[in-house]
Amino acid sequence: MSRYAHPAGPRHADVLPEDNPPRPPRDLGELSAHVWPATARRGADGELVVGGVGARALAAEYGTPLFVMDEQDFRARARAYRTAFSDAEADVYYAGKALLTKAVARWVLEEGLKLDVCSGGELAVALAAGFPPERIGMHGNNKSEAELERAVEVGVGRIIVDSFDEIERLERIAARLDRVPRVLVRVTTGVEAHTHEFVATAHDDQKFGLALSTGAADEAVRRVLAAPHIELVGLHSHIGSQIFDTAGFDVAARRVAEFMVRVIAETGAQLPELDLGGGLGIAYVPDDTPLEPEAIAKSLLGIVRHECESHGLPMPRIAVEPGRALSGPAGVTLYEVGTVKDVEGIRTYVSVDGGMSDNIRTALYGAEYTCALASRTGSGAPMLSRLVGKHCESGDIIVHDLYLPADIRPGDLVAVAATGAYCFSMASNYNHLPRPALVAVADGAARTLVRRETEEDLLRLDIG
Ligand SMILES: Cc1ncc(COP(=O)(O)O)c(C=O)c1O
Ligand SMILES: N[C@@H](CCCC[NH3+])C(=O)O
Repeated sequence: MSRYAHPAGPRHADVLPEDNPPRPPRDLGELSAHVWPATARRGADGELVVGGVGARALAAEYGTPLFVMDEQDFRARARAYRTAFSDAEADVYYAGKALLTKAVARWVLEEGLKLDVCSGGELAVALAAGFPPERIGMHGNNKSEAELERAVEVGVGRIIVDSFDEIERLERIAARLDRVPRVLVRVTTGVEAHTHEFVATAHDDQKFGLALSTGAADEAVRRVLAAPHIELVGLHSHIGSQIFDTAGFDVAARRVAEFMVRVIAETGAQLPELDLGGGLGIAYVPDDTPLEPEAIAKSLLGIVRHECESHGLPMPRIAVEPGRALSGPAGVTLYEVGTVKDVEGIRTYVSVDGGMSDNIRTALYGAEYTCALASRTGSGAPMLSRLVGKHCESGDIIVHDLYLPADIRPGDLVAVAATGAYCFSMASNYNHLPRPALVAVADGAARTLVRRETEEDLLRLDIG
């Protein structure tokens, strides 16, 4: 299961098949519907086709590794979230950290969502795409003077403040610019989310937010209320990422709603907005069972409604911030196989032309992925394999344990599913590998969203 079953981080390469044997699949060519993008299918000759475009044509035209986004799938997921929260005064902010390009920002806008950015760079992409600043929320635990200044100048809809230093900095900037930005205070609810420790964000001992338990959240609210150039409009809570059960979300929603009720009672402040963050898990492997947007909407809205009704308060405007849940399942990465090395009695190492520079998640979190032969279906018995990259690092593993057809060979294309979130956005140039292109596919056509980097691009930055 991809629920970060290995909390100590990356699994070690000494886990032999007999220690941890995965189940051989029934059919190596099968594309499990909830792991692959909605339009993925096998073409007549067995090739993987996404958005009506075949893997071989994509590789021939754009090269590999290649990030491929199924536009229809992304848009459908965005609409599903919009619809699930549509019977309440609610906003869905797409978390751009998962994947943000100008085209993606426009899809988000066209589907009626708002946008969460967490750096000056993400804000710049959104603005370049023509995303209306008032529909943007700005996050970050260490927003710089320049980032805050830009956010205030362009008039982002809300800034989520994350520290006392930031409150002081923002007040100073807003006073200088003679503006009054709207802010939410990010509250740490003390919830221990059931996910990898690197992506849990609501326990007290970490860098995000202001803790309820220590009184820091109360103090932050007092300071914002006392600052003449900042308008407090609400509270924010985010418990972590890749979460599958509603329990953690429910507890956090209850705690932050109770806090909201208390703040209103004690200070008389109006808190018209309550943002419950993102973090909804997706299926990386067939056994994963993600929550449906309706289930999460029903549960969260029910909790806040109950809390408000029992204190005679109006329902605040609710916001959620899914990132991975929209872009993750819509993306696949195409690679070309370069070498196939059988380590006798252990497993076969299949090396591809990318690796940890385009997908760091396996090394960083012990994440699991589903991979399939993409240029054809292959034949022969399922062969226990490990999909690895080309970096100078033995932890450069993309999929730890998988079965590939025994006749896999150099020149074949393989596809890794559910790579639309936190792969392109976390890509690096390790070993001076240029980062792959990102293309969108829809209705039988592909178009470049971000072009492939070249060695010249890398050399242009090296001006020593
Ligand atoms: C504040 C905030 N909102 C939203 C998200 C998006 O999370 P996810 O992509 O897991 O939905 C994150 C990342 O964890 C976050 O830190
Ligand atoms: N980048 C992480 C999650 C962090 C989300 C942002 N706070 C992942 O790939 O799972």
